[in-house]
Parts: sequence; C-alpha cells; structure tokens
Amino acid sequence: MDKPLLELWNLSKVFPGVVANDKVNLHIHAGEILALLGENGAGKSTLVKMIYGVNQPSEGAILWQDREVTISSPNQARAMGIGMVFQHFSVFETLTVQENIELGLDKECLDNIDDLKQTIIEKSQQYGLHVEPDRYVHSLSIGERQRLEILRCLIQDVKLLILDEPTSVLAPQEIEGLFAILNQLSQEGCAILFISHKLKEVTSLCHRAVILRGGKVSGQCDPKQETPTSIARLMVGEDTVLSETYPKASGEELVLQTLDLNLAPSHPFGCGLKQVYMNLNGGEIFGLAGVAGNGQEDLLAALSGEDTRSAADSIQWQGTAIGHLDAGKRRALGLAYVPANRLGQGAVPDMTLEENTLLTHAKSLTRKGFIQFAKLGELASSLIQNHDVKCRNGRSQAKSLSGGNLQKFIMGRETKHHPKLLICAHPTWGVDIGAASAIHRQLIALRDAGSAILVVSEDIDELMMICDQIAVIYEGHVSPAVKTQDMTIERIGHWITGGFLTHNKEAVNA
Ligand SMILES: Nc1ncnc2c1ncn2[C@@H]1O[C@H](COP(=O)(O)OP(=O)(O)OP(=O)(O)O)[C@@H](O)[C@H]1O
Repeated sequence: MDKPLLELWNLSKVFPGVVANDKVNLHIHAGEILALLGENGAGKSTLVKMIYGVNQPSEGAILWQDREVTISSPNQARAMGIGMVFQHFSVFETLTVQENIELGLDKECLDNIDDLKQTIIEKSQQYGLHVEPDRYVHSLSIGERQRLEILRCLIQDVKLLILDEPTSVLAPQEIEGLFAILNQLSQEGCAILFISHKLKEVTSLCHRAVILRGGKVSGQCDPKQETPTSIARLMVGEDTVLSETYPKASGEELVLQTLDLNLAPSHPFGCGLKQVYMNLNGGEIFGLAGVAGNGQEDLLAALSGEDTRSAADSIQWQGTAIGHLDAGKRRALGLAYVPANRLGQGAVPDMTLEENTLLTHAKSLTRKGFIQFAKLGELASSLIQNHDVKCRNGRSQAKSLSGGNLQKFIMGRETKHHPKLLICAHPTWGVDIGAASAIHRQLIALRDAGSAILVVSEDIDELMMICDQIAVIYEGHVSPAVKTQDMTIERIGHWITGGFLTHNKEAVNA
C-alpha cells in the first residue's frame, strides 16, 4: 500500500490543567474517508486543529507526504492542500460570500481563477450547495453559513478535507448531496477526515473509524462492518443508556400562542413569518421541523423577544399580549431559551461559566444589587456536575469548552428553574450519543413537570422520538401541528418542501 498522506506520531496537546490529546498515533491515506469519533471533550477538535495549524502540538510529530512538517498556521495548511470546515464558523459577518471566499484563498490560487464569482456559482451548482456569491454572511442561516465553509474548501485544491460535524444542520437531502460529493472527492484521491456524532452517517460513508477517549486513541473499526449501536458502545462503554422510547403526552394549559404572527424579513434575503398560528401547551413538547433558512431564526427571535417588531397581540402569554415585550421581560414571565448559536448568543465566549450563569439567573443570584458570589459558584458547579460538563471548573471560559459540553451547560442553565416555556433550537447539535439521550430525558422530565417546550430541529428522528406534536416551517409559513403518533416521516418530508401549503385549509379544518 502507498505511504499515508498524513501521519501523526505520539501527538499530544496540553492546555492548562487539561491533557486534550495524549500521544495520538493516526494515519490517513489519499482517497480514504476516516471518521474520528469520541464523546464530547474526547479531543477530536483539538486534534484536527493541530493538523490545520490552529493549535501547535505540545509533543509529537506530524508527517505530511512522508516528511515531517511544522504546520504553523491555517494559511500554511491551506497552501499544503489541507482544508477545514469548522464546527463554529469562521466567516466574516459583514462581508459577502464571495469576499469571504476571496479572503481564504492565497494569491497563487486567486491568480489561477479568471472569474471568482462564476467559479463560486459553478462549484455551488456542481455540489448542490446553493450559496449566492453576493449575499452578506450576516443574512445567511446557520445551514447556509456551513455550506459557504464547505464551498470555500472545495474551491481550493484540497488533498485532505477535514470536516468537524459538517452535517449537523443540513437537511436529509443536503446530507445525501454532500456525501455524494465526499465520495466523489475520495474517488478523485482526496482524503477526508470526518468528525460526526451521527453514527448512521459514519457507517454509510466512512472507510475506517478511529475512536478517541479521554484524549487517547481507544480503538478503531471498519464502520461498514458495524452498526451505529455497536460503534456507540465502543465510544461510551456498555452502561450508558443510548436511546429510549417515550410515551406521548397531551397538555391542556395553553402557555404561549401565536395568532396571525407576521414579520417582515429581518434582512433582504430572509423569508420572515407569514400568518403563523401555533399553540404551545404546558406538559407537551411541540416539534418544529424544517430545512435551515425557512424562517426558523425569525420565529425564534420573535418568540424569545430578541425581535419585538411583531404586533403585540400576535404573541399571547397565557392570554396576555407580549409581542412588544423584550427578552428580559419574557424571561421574567418564565420563558427560557436555548438558541442555535451556542457561542456568542447562548454564552459569551470570553466570560467564565459562572459569569454566563449569572447572565440568565441574575434575579436569584443578587441581593440589593450585589452579586452573591458563593451562591453563584455553587449554582455553576452544580450545573457542571449534574450535566456532566467536562471542564476545569466554573471559572473556565465558555470558549474553552468543547462544543457538546457547552451545549450541555447551556441546556442545564436554561432548564434549572423549571421554566413555564422552554424554547430550544437544535437541543442535541454537536452532542455525543450518550449526552443526547440525557438531554432527551431532561426535556421529557421538564414536560412531565408541566413545562411547555418548543423544539426546533432538523433531526426528524429526534423530533419523532421526543415530541408530542409536530409542525413544519417552510418559507415563513408554519404547517398545522399534527400529533406525533399520526405524523409520518414521509409527510414531514413532503411538508418540508411546502407540500402543506396547498392543503393548509383542509388540514386545519380536519
Ligand atoms: N483553548 C482551550 N483551553 C483550555 N481547554 C481546552 C481548549 N480547547 C479545548 N480544551 C479542552 O480540551 C478537551 C478536548 O476538547 P475538544 O474540543 O478537542 O473535544 P471534542 O472531542 O472535539 O468535543 P465535542 O464533541 O464536544 O466537540 C476538553 O476538555 C476541552 O475543554
């Protein structure tokens, strides 16, 4: 067999107080699709960041095409032919898609492209990525931003493409499209290093899987010979509960209702909201399915109070108009919110976990205007312990946590005081399979304690598992809600592309 394209020899990375990678040996051949698996905090992102030149190893060696190299920056990695799509996007909000791509290309690469705009359009069409070159990034949904990142790598001549959970916000059809591209790239000789918590994807796409545990390689397997469950067992051991079925519930008490909720798009490329009617009942989980970019962000902003442009009486809280109330006033009523964007919106990156706890629990943690630090420390520690958040302690900065661990922390913080309504976007995005089960149980327990819960997710299996009612959002329209036991995956698939619009009246009246 040929020499590997990339080899890691005893590669370690130590952060203050944390050994994130411990003597990792790993190789990948040209054309190979290698999965890198492991629980939240296992060290996957840290490892690939060393390959991409973001982090420098504390010890060990990297061999590229059989020669030892020091990859001192992402620029150097790109020049060598290594591309990476990050879990947290590294795009400039105030620039267009084309400008962002241009910034990521070195001069030599740019000189070889006659017309960048045309190239973007062609690549985008070729790979079904649907990204328009003139759109500003701040107007893109999370799914679209991720597609921009993928496109940016594909425009360069990549020999190794690293993808850190690339499919978490893509719709099923888009995932199929991406996999076709990845298979095509692999056949063309491009190596692919693929981090995912979605084990079904790993068994269908990857040629080999390496499992990390506590920063060390703990095993490897041929995913095509395994099932998602057997791989999960390799990752988390035998005792973790991986999935359950939950009895469906139906709630009586109406907590939040939208009545003809309309909202103009918040940016020129948005779709806004159109005549949205929704009932969120206590003791019930309401799931909203849909492809990213169909108005989910507008809806979440309108319901959480981040956007107060909607008519006051179009959002009712137990019969009182609240459309004009800001997020703080809605929180005071008992609304909690887990946004899609964990770092930046869900938590302030440079603040510690304690400070981030204070942000949404200020009322219970202050007396006469003074912060009760002892109480704050206790609360943050209990969130860390109860939700198995892997970090040093409550004084760790939010940005130092792995993606999944930060999500577990935010979920814990928001559910701590049994909100009357929890609005939750992508609750298990980036979370490992064991932690995802724990979050599902947490949501069900909250429901059973009487809270109303809205879950916005693109993971249809997840919605079918935990929700009591499901509706679909398409271009700012929300379909009628259907009891989960009467809903089918086929129907959701049909509605996701707007299939409910023509039958809307009949469905509502049914
Ligand atoms: N800049 C940093 N400073 C301090 N600790 C860090 C830093 N980056 C990562 N860590 C720690 O290193 C460990 C490994 O984190 P890493 O992000 O590599 O995990 P991961 O396997 O990618 O997890 P996830 O699946 O949640 O994304 C974690 O304990 C994390 O808190």
